[in-house]
Amino acid sequence: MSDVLLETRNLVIKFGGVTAADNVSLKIHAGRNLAIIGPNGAGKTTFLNICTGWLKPSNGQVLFEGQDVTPLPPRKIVDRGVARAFQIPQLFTEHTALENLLISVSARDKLRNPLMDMHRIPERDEMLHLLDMVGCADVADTLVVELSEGQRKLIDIAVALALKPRLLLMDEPTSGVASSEKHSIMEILIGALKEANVTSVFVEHDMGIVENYADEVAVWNSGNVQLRGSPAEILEHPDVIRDVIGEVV
Ligand SMILES: Nc1ncnc2c1ncn2[C@@H]1O[C@H](COP(=O)(O)OP(=O)(O)OP(=O)(O)O)[C@@H](O)[C@H]1O
Repeated sequence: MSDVLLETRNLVIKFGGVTAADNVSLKIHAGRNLAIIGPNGAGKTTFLNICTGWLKPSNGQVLFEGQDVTPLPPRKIVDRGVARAFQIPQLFTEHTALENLLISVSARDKLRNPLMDMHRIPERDEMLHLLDMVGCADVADTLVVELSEGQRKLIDIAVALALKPRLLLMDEPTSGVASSEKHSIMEILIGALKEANVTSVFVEHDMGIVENYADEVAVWNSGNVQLRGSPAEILEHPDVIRDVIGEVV
């Protein structure tokens, strides 16, 4: 059986004179965490937006587990098993961490009024387990507004995992987090994904994170994949040092 989870074929999208996706064909393999790096404006976020249905390409296809999901709305793509986490966590800040997960699971299970009687929701134990997986069990009943940025990032990941995805696409999972905390957050995050058997793709500007947590790296440039390889190969490549690393140091 093929281990290709998601495949794009010849994706094209233009914004006025800018070609943000220029014939992008890429295979994402199950069980391997893929980092996407590249200079500002290279089209990394555009790629995530197309794969999750937020942008529709003018040409090309997105196949998830062999099925064409290109025309589907984002909600239906989530139902198929593709979740997304954003640079800024998309949480209900006036609700607790646990409530945020319950809201997510209620959307998954199409419950009508998740906040009316949360203690009866059978998935409550599952949600507490997810919070435990991301090291946030102790703040289950804390309002999100009172949490640190790092905790919010982890809860955002737990919210995505509550949707039971097989693939999670993340835009800069550690941005906005203090440098001293970045590695511990990635450590927890990658551990949780492994436990939940979820493959990840993450856009990242921090090469230390890429080196330590990616199994593979794809380098974006001018709307397309310029190079792909192991972190060691890619981070030592002269084009990457010139075009990407030179830009972020
Ligand atoms: N909705 C849009 N409307 C117009 N132009 C857009 C839109 N989205 C992206 N672009 C343009 O497409 C190009 C690629 O943008 P994108 O955000 O995908 O790049 P990126 O590689 O994620 O950049 P960064 O690292 O700065 O986040 C940029 O020139 C951007 O200005």
